[in-house]
Amino acid sequence: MGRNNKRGGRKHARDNTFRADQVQVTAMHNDRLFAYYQAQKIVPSEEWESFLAALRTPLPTTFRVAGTRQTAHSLNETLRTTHVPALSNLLFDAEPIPAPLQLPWYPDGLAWQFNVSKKVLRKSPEFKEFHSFLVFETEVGNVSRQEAVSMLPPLFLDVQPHHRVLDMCAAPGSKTAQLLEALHAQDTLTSSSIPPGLLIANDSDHKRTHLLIHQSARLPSPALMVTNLDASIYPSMRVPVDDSASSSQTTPLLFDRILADVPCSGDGTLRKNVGIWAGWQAGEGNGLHGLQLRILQRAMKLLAPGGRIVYSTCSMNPVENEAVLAAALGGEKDFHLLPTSHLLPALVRRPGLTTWQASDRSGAIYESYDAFLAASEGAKREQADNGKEQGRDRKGKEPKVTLTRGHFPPPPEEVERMGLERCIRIYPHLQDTGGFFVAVLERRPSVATSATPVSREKKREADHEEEEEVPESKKPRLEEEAAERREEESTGVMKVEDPADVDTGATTTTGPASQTDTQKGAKAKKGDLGGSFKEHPYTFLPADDPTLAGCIARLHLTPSFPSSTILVRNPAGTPARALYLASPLVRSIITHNHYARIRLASAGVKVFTKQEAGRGAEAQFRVLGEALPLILPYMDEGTIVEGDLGVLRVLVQGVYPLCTVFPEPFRGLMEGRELGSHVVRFPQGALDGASLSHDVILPIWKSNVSLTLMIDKKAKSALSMRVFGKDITTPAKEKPLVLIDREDGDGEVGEGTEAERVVVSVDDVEALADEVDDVPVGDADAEMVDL
Ligand SMILES: C[S@@+](CC[C@H](N)C(=O)[O-])C[C@H]1O[C@@H](n2cnc3c(N)ncnc32)[C@H](O)[C@@H]1O
Repeated sequence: MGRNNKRGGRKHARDNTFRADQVQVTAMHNDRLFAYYQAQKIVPSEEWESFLAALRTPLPTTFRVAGTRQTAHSLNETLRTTHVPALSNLLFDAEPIPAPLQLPWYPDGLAWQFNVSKKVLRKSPEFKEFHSFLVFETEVGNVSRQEAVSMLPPLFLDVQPHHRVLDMCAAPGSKTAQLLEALHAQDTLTSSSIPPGLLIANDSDHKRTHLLIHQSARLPSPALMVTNLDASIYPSMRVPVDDSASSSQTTPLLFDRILADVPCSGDGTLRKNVGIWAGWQAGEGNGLHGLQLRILQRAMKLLAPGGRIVYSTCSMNPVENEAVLAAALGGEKDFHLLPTSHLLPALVRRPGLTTWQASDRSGAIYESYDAFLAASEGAKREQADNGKEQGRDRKGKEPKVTLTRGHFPPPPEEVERMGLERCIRIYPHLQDTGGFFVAVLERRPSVATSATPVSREKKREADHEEEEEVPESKKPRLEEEAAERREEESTGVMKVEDPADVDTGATTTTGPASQTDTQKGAKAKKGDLGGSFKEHPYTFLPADDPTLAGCIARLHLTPSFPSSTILVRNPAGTPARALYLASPLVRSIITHNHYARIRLASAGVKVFTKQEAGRGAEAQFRVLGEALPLILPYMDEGTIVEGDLGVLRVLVQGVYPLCTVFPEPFRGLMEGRELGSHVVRFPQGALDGASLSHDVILPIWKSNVSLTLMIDKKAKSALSMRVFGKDITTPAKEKPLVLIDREDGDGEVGEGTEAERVVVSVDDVEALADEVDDVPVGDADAEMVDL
């Protein structure tokens, strides 16, 4: 990916963004769009003008206070008591500026709306402090810039820490972040739990997958896996029956919660993506209907009994919404649409459509499939009468049928049985948001009875195991995968079940999935993978690995530290530069499913990294700041050094402050400590205008002469704003560097390089974000990294 392209992408994205403020109202007009949606009666005729007026108005800025629960609440308090009063009664260009408002429907008042354009927010001095607050807190993952409607699907999914969750179309990852927060809801202020559940975030676009990895690194989770697969043919994975990685009895991995936030035409984002106005045509939604349906049907096969799927789009088109649900639910007795009117009661919504029409490429609108067929026949006859070959185009080919029965509503009794009105439609004029669609599907809990010889449950598991009917375009990749599997089986390196052998979906015995096997399997596959999948293997270290033992001893970690789930990522499978922590369930999945077959792009949180130690000292592994909350529950109290706000001020202000400038007793305490990595606790309190609302624990590095705070520049600035009320850090000479996983400038991993996060410039991340902005996927949060 060339740099020039990135720049081109940025320019394009910027143009679109700023046109939203400047475009003429007359340009926001499209007769086809108006005719189509008026025919659908998506809003009552008396609301049409206010609906249009809202579509033509720029979107307000919205954001969500994220992070763990207690951090979120103290940050929300700062917003309410410090920033909102400071932003009240302000004028811009002599116009009053409304203060930020809490979104009334979002739980605990954690989401906010601010009716100020990005330009004003960035340029006006009154907003400087608030803008810096938002930028820094966003960088460290405490604030998420997200469109209001995009926050809905994760709320309706209702994820609990024990759930196994699949986010099928996840990039760039704003909803993934929300799902991760829900999975970690039991984290405390200073320490992170390792949830029993799991989140697999997937996207079929390789570049967007890497953006997803970068975004989700803001809430480091050992329970997160990122895969790069086509969701409509998402493979079946296996897990041990008794949840232990060493068990040889496996069963298909079924999910308790699945989010299918599918690619769509995106006309619900017209307020933001004004480019959609000119090019809108019903054909785009018609074309996406098939893929959307296949993704939803795959989700239904991967769902556990009693589980829940949320299907969502940022499109208002019934062909992409109710028609997909109707086609998926047709003849399906195990699934039903969940009534949702009692959930988020303050959300203003409209019911799903129970009748709709579809339009062909010419713009003609048909009430039913039969009407469409009749019109097509008429057109063919007319062609024949005019001497053209019947039903063939200029090249003599059969014309493609543009509409299918599935694009139209099913018979009224079916519509009633499905309860399509239970879907949720959000329109821009209802509460000043984008347009959106959400449906919540539930799979009935299984009721296997001894009287049933082959229970429905087993039948579904068998279905789950079947390879999907594969579209032509996907076949080459699957053939490569099949070849990979054959090779694994012939070498005996790692036995992966052949779905054809699994006729009941009952438990299957795979080869002994020992750690050594996994390592051998990974090495055997190196350089032998088809397609563009070039990730390094995931190798779990033995508990007595000397490097791991050294990290454990240095921090005096308790025996309960999960050392069996520490992995490394390089071709040799040795602890070269970084150690990653995965959850036990993630370990089980990696051990029982070849990482290349599931195109596993990321798993595990980097917890220890090698640090060169200057003159005369040996390099050693240090704990990473962002991983500290994960390590803390296993740390011996005596290892933690006590600091105070005076010490914190010196650490935040300086880059390499000398040991001699620190106040006592901290200075004396540190003199007694060896060189290298240490962890300091700063207790809640106030001093000289600075205050800490809760304890903070941070990593530092002791060299021969100085002590350095080991957190990145933006995290340091965010901390400074929170504690000292302003950014007292030493300004960097250049743009700050950030960490991104597993990609160098070319999107390739060099031979022999350590598979870990690498440092790239902010420009690179912005350019990556912009490049993916250009992909037409109906993404409500395409600009989420850009405040
Ligand atoms: C609406 S966007 C998802 C937005 C995302 N859920 C979020 O909240 O940030 C749709 C995504 O689907 C991805 N996609 C398109 N076709 C796909 C497929 N067949 N399988 C999986 N992902 C797909 C696109 O790359 C895009 O990132």
